[in-house]
Amino acid sequence: MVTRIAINGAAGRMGQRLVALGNEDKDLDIVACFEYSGHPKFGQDAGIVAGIGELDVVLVEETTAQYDAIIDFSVPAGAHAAVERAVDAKAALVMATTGLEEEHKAKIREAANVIPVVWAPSMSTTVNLTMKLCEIAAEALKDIPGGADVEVLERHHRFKEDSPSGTALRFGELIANKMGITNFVHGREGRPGARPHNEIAYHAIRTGDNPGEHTIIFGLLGETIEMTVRASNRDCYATGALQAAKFAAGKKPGLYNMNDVLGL
Ligand SMILES: NC(=O)C1=CN([C@@H]2O[C@H](COP(=O)(O)OP(=O)(O)OC[C@H]3O[C@@H](n4cnc5c(N)ncnc54)[C@H](O)[C@@H]3O)[C@@H](O)[C@H]2O)C=CC1
Ligand SMILES: O=C(O)C1=N[C@H](C(=O)O)C[C@H](O)C1
Repeated sequence: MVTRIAINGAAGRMGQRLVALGNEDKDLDIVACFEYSGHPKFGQDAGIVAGIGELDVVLVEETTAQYDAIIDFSVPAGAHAAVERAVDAKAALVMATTGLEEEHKAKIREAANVIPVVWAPSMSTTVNLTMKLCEIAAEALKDIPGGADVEVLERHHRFKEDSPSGTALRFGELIANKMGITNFVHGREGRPGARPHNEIAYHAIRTGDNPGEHTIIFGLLGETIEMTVRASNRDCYATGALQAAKFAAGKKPGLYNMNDVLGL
C-alpha cells in the first residue's frame, strides 16, 4: 500500500533529504511540501529545491491534497502548525523537531488522543539502539561502589539552534530514570567543587557541518565506559522518519516512539 505523505519544513536541511529519499521509495507518495512563506524558495518546486529535479509538488502553506501522514522537521512554530495540520487532516504525525517548549509538547500529547503520533528526538536506528545500551549500563552501574559519573557530550553543525540536542536530553532522561539521578547541569566553570554523583552534565559542541554525534560517559574510579554514536550524513534520520510515517499511517491514535517503529 502506498502511503501519501506531507513534509513540513521541506526546504530545510532535513526536509530536502526527506524529499529526495521519499521520492525514491515506491511505497511513498509525496503529495504536499509545506514551508514558511518567508523562505526565499517558497513557491518553488520541492524537487528542484532538493536537487532531484522537478517533483510537481510546490512549497506551500496550504494544500487541498489528502495525506496519510505528515513529517515535521522544522522549528517550534512549524511543529505547532504541523500538529494542527495533522489533526485537521486526521493524518498520522511524525514529530522530529527538537527544542520544543512545554506548550508545544502538551499540544503533541493532546493530539495523540485523536491521531497516531511518532515522536522522537532522533529517528536514527543506531542512536535508538545506543539508548537501549545506555539503559543497560545505567541499570548495571546504578549501585556500583564508588559511584558512576554520567556525562553526555554532543557535537553538531554550527547552524543548530537548540542546545543541548534533543537526543542528548533524552539520553540523560533515560539514564537518570534508571539511576535515580535528579540533578542536571550544562557545562561547568569557576569552582563548582567536587562532582556529586547525583548529577548528569551536558556538553554541547557546535562546529562546522557535523550532522550529529553523541558520546555518553560512565566514569568509575579506575575505569570508564564510553558509548559514541555518530552520523556520517542526515540520511539516517530521514530514512527513520519515512519508516515512521509508513508505520504510523492507519495506526490507532496514541503516542509511539522509534522503538515501536524499529522493533527495538
Ligand atoms: N528527530 C530527528 O531525527 C532529527 C531532528 N532534527 C531536528 O529537526 C529540526 C530541523 O532541522 P534542520 O532541517 O537541520 O533545520 P533547517 O533550519 O535546515 O530547516 C527547518 C525548516 O523549517 C522551515 N520552517 C520554519 N518555520 C516553518 C513553519 N511555520 N512551517 C513550516 N516550515 C517552517 C524553515 O524555513 C526551514 O526550511 C531541528 O529541530 C532539528 O533539531 C534534525 C535532524 C534529526
Ligand atoms: O539539529 C540536528 O542536526 C539534529 N538534531 C536532533 C537533536 O537535537 O537531537 C537529532 C540529530 O542529532 C541531528
